[in-house]
Amino acid sequence: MKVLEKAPAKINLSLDVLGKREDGYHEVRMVMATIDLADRVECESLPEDKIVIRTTAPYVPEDNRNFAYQAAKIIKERYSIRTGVEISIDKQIPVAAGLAGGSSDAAATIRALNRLWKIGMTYESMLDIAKKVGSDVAFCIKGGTALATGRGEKISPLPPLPQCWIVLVKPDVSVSTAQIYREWDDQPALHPDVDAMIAAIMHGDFQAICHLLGNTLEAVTMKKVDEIARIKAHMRRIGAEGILMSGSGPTVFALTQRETRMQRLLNGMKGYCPQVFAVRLCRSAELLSKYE
Ligand SMILES: C[C@](O)(CO)[C@H](O)COP(=O)(O)OP(=O)(O)OC[C@H]1O[C@@H](n2ccc(N)nc2=O)[C@H](O)[C@@H]1O
Ligand SMILES: Nc1ncnc2c1ncn2[C@@H]1O[C@H](COP(=O)(O)OP(=O)(O)OP(=O)(O)O)[C@@H](O)[C@H]1O
Repeated sequence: MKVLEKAPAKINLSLDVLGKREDGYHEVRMVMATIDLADRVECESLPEDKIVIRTTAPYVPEDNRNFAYQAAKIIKERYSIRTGVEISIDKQIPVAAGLAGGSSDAAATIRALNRLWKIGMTYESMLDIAKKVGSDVAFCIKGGTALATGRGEKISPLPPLPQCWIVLVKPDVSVSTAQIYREWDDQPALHPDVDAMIAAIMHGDFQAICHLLGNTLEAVTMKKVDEIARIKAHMRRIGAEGILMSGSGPTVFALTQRETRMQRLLNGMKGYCPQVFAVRLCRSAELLSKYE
């Protein structure tokens, strides 16, 4: 038997870090949204008791370092599953890009194995497994728009954003999330107004959402990756309502509600950077409707 799940990427509309915790992680407050740029995760039963990972991307590990493997292992142990699974990941989300590709694959694996092995997990049980794999995995279980707090694993849903286009530009470099958080500790930080962003989302005020976009990690990554400032400036020249780096970067996104502007951004940025995408938002119910 085979089960297929979509694993969509996220962007951070507002990302604040409140400080470093005793466990080494950072306390965050961030508003996240799921976008329609997605990997596809297929789980197929194996009679033997093993977990096999296959991916289409050259630099993604196919062993126990893969977040999908880690999620499957926890589920097998917790629910005493004695058969195996082959997990095939069709990667469309750029890797190490600030878009939570690996985290979303892990979340999709949790949803898929719940169906494949007919476990009947609650949303809370899924969250409990998710946070053992990584901080962003919990948000990716349901997706949509949400406030994430703690180290990112405490999720409070928010209303959907007004529909818009998201143009993503991924510079040809990768950054380490751990290193960006470490360097954040050593430099003065700007703090975006997360509460004002939440209010703008509550009011469905697209212009205010664009105006309030902010990410305290952006300045840290910009110091290491010169291209981010160049991409932002170029996008600003072409025209976008709001522009920001996602997560720990280096992907930059621009929001616009106008299709002509989206086309202009897409065409203008394509000659500038190898990886450019224009996508829509993705609603949470599309991911977890089977459990609600
Ligand atoms: C930057 C974001 O992508 C924003 O959504 C997330 O905060 C990162 O989430 P993630 O990639 O799932 O992070 P994890 O895999 O849990 O942690 C990777 C590393 O990032 C650092 N880390 C992560 C999350 C957090 N709240 N504080 C941290 O300091 C830790 O050094 C950790 O070892
Ligand atoms: N299924 C997976 N897909 C992609 N990378 C994975 C996967 N499993 C493990 N990894 C490892 O995780 C690292 C980070 O990949 P990922 O694409 O999730 O980063 P990211 O988009 O920056 O994540 P985040 O926004 O959550 O910080 C990769 O370099 C890779 O070694």
